[in-house]
Amino acid sequence: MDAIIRSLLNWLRSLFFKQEMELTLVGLQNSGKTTLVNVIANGEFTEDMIPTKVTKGAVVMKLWDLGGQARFRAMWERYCRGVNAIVFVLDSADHAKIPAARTELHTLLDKPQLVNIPILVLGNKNDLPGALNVEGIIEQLGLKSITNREVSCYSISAKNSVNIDITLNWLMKHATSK
Ligand SMILES: Nc1nc2c(ncn2[C@@H]2O[C@H](COP(=O)(O)OP(=O)(O)OP(=O)(O)O)[C@@H](O)[C@H]2O)c(=O)[nH]1
Ligand SMILES: [Mg+2]
Repeated sequence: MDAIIRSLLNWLRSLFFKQEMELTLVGLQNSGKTTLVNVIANGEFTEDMIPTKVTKGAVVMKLWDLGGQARFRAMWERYCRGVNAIVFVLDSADHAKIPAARTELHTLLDKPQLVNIPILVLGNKNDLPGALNVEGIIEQLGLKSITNREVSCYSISAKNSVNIDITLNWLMKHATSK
């Protein structure tokens, strides 16, 4: 990666971790949640348990798989409650799993306690051939039908650090204002 882009990203990271905020990062298995957190935290993070809670600076990130561990379903509401934002990670190249992702996303957002919490949908793995673009993701996940909160959608590659800058900017705009 270009040195200027790399230092810009590092600067954004340093700003980001000063924000007082709590995030929930969810998505189906294999969507790229762990890779994304690593690229956001510049590799300085280790996962030790599921669900995972990662703290760096003033930022707390909670991660878990939707569709995976059914026993955690009952915890979602409590886990997500009061967070500044929900980040939904999608493998935008795995077409077979899109319907499941759509169902899990809408089930999550139907929880009354999570109403009004802004959501950022990240179509990850945009480096892979056939990955859906933003319009495709909006369409296939039915994002236009979500009317009870702010919804944003970016196409990213956690692997190649593509659009991590706009992701960090979005997150910082949703930090707790001091
Ligand atoms: N091509 C490509 N592969 C990616 C990208 N992000 C993650 N991956 C790969 O996708 C696989 C799953 O990534 P993880 O970060 O482990 O996904 P996860 O959502 O944490 O998965 P679980 O914890 O198993 O639910 C790994 O092989 C990653 O290397 C990306 O942007 N592009
Ligand atoms: Mg993981």
